[in-house]
Amino acid sequence: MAKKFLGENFLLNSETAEKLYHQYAKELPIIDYHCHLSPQEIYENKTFRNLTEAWLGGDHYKWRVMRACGIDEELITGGADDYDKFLAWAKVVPQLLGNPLYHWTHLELQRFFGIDELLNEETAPVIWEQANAQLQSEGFGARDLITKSKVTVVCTTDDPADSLEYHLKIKKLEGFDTVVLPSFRPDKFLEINRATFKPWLAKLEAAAGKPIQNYGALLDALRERIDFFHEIGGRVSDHALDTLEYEKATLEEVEVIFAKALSQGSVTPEEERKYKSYTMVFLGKEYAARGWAMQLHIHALRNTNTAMFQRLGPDTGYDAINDGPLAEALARLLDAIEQDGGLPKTILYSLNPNDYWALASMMGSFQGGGVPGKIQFGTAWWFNDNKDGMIQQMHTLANFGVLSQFIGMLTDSRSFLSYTRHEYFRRLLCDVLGDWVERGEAPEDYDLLGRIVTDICYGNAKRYFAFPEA
Ligand SMILES: O=C(O)[C@@H](O)[C@H](O)[C@H](O)C(=O)CO
Repeated sequence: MAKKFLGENFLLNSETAEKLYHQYAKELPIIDYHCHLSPQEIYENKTFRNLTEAWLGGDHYKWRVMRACGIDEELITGGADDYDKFLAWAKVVPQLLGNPLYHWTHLELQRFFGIDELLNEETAPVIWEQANAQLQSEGFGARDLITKSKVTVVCTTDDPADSLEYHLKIKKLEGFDTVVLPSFRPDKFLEINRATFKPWLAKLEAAAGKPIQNYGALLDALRERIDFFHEIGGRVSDHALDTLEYEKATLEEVEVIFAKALSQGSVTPEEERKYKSYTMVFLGKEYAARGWAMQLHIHALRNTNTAMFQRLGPDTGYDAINDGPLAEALARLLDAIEQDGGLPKTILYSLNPNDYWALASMMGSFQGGGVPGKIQFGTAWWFNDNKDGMIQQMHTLANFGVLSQFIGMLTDSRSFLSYTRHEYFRRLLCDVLGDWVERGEAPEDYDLLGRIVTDICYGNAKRYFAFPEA
């Protein structure tokens, strides 16, 4: 007899796994320490006009598979009617068996809308009406969806020059208990050879209220913005290191490189490496001084399709996995920060699973400072955010490090309906532990196992980040 699809024991393949999930993981609150939700939409408690806006509005995961199923771009990111876009998605979903979107789509229908039917071309009209009626009703705004999902902390992703206007406004809201905090993402100030560098420097000047005409002034401005983020409760930074290179540099060299970038608009590859390396060491030291965690998202290969990048811009489903070198440059970067004042709490993610063993072994070289799990091997990210990828990441972490110190899952999403990814992760975690018990590879000790589950799903992240309470 086949197991019920998406039943209460979905992904749980032993009695131990079922017990761990239902008795320890299921009801825990969520700390979503990395996502791309809009603070403005949270503040405004945005309501979604329909499932198309809520589901397909910005989710490039869905856009990719729609393209792979031959759906015309007009029905994906184009100007087609909302219902036609939804119907196109409904036609695609039955084709997605094996893709996490098939599970996530039906989990979201179940958990947020109480809809158990499978989504397909035939059920689309009824599901469209039932879900939209709820989206238009009381209790389905952005903040309501966060509250319903028991999310206690949301960390958005923000530029140093951002005013954090909406984070400040959210803090004053009555009756909304979730803490919404900014994450400091200074990528645009590292990418010295990109067209965005100077325009964003101008934005930073405006935010800092002072001119930035030399490298020292840039560092002062970044330090002031880190303090601003900290005052508002920020405790996390985030860096996209699409390639990893490290080149030792002196302050004097980097000052000259920065001046050259301002006067000539570009620098040599070696100069870029020196600028980035020195600036990353500076930032790491500032993060460590404030007890922040530094996230390094490594080896994305972005905007691979030039024509579509020019048409739609970044984060539209045209990225891939990079297979560049990692270990030596990462070790030198982490070592340089450690030697220059101490490495902050650091979370290492790679988009390339081939990097997993190198990352997981690297972790062990920089643990310490009396901080449990100081260096983290980040949860399966982006293309790896699926059943096999999550299990592979947990197995690797267990084999190389200390799984019980893992700070667990995040959504990394732009959709307010994505919190079921935490449930998905929790079920897989409990199944991994349950499998070990069933095989006699772990003791059937529910005090021990239950503590590990609650720590990974919530307690470790709470302790690790020590976010300010609401
Ligand atoms: O943080 C990133 O750079 C990536 O996560 C990127 O934002 C990507 O679009 C994403 O959200 C993957 O889930």
